[in-house]
Amino acid sequence: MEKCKIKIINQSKYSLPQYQTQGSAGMDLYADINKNILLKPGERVLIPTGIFISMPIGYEAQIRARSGLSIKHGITLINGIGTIDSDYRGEIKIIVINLGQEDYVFQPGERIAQMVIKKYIMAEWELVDHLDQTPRGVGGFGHSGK
Ligand SMILES: O=c1ccn([C@H]2C[C@H](O)[C@@H](COP(=O)(O)OP(=O)(O)OP(=O)(O)O)O2)c(=O)[nH]1
Ligand SMILES: [Mg+2]
Repeated sequence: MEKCKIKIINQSKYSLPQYQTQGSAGMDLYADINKNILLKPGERVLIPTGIFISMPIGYEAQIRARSGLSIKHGITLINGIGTIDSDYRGEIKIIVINLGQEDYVFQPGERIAQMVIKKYIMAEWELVDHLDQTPRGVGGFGHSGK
């Protein structure tokens, strides 16, 4: 794909977002903070990453939690998966919540989340009165059993 552009304002203390292994889908994002941030259980905070990006039209970036932080400390993203639009030019920030039972301290430069670049399709609507029939019909929310 065409290269994505990136601008970094984090005093170059941290490197470009990195894929940690050849096969990693996500690249880790760093907390661009100059002092520790303490998050008590149940609290949420917006953490800056120091990066601004520009992707070709048709691509989005998804911000996802890191499983290690989630299982060990209950740290996750309150918005589920963060959506970074291709036309967004602001700083990427991470909305984290502490769902654990203990305080968690974010340190400067810590890897707080990961970012996956994805293609998306822009849908067009066709307004109709009736939708086609399917075997599932209106069944959902577990109607097929456990
Ligand atoms: O975890 C996130 C989610 C979003 N954003 C930025 C990039 C995204 O393009 C913009 C808007 O996000 P979203 O559409 O999810 O939020 P909104 O509440 O709908 O805001 P807006 O009205 O600006 O679209 O905020 C982040 O930096 N981190
Ligand atoms: Mg929006």
